[in-house]
Amino acid sequence: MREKIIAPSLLAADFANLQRDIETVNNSEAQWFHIDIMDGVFVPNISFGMPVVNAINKHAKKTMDVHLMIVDPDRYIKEFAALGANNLTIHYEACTHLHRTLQAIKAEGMKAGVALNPHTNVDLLKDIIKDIDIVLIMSVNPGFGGQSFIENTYTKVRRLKEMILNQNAETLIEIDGGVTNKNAEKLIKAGADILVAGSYVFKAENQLETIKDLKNLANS
Ligand SMILES: O=C(CO)[C@H](O)[C@H](O)COP(=O)(O)O
Repeated sequence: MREKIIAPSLLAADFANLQRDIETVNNSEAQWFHIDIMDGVFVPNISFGMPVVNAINKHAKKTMDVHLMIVDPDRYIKEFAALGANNLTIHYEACTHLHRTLQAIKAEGMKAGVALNPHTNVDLLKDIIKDIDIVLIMSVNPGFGGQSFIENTYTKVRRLKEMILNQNAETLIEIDGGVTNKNAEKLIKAGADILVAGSYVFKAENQLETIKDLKNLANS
């Protein structure tokens, strides 16, 4: 079985000590850094922009998994590639020509991800699933860390996994929002491959142990 991935979300890091928190992830058993970009338009919050991603790139020694919660993401594909993004995930709800956007991301050498808001039906991806490297299912409403996990997520993950298997696609399923040790195993059983965890990791007293335990749960 493919190893399940833990992706700590830097949104919950201490920005005054960002390098320290990046080193924690470097030294942990997590495989990816999850990096949330919010524009205050697609979501009602602004996180951080290019200079911060550039700074992260200087210290991060693992895959940079960038999640764009912005309108018209095509404008910034080349820029995020130049800033070191390995995966670039855009929102289904923010794209008029999803297929074209995915091609543009891949043309820059990045894995192409599509994120779905909690209200967006996974079946909408049926005709394009083979072109998607990662589907990110939002298990909270995008925009803020520290929210409660939406229980309907399990049903969405199961339906998406079924679609992927039916079409022999290679697509990975990523879950973002409210992930903790309470829901990790059930999410993996439903079909998840990647767990993003922000508050659960960075608000923990022992971050290295918390990441290790989450990874063990995901791979048990
Ligand atoms: O995309 C996000 C918010 O839009 C965050 O990555 C997500 O909420 C993770 O944070 P937490 O684990 O604290 O819920």
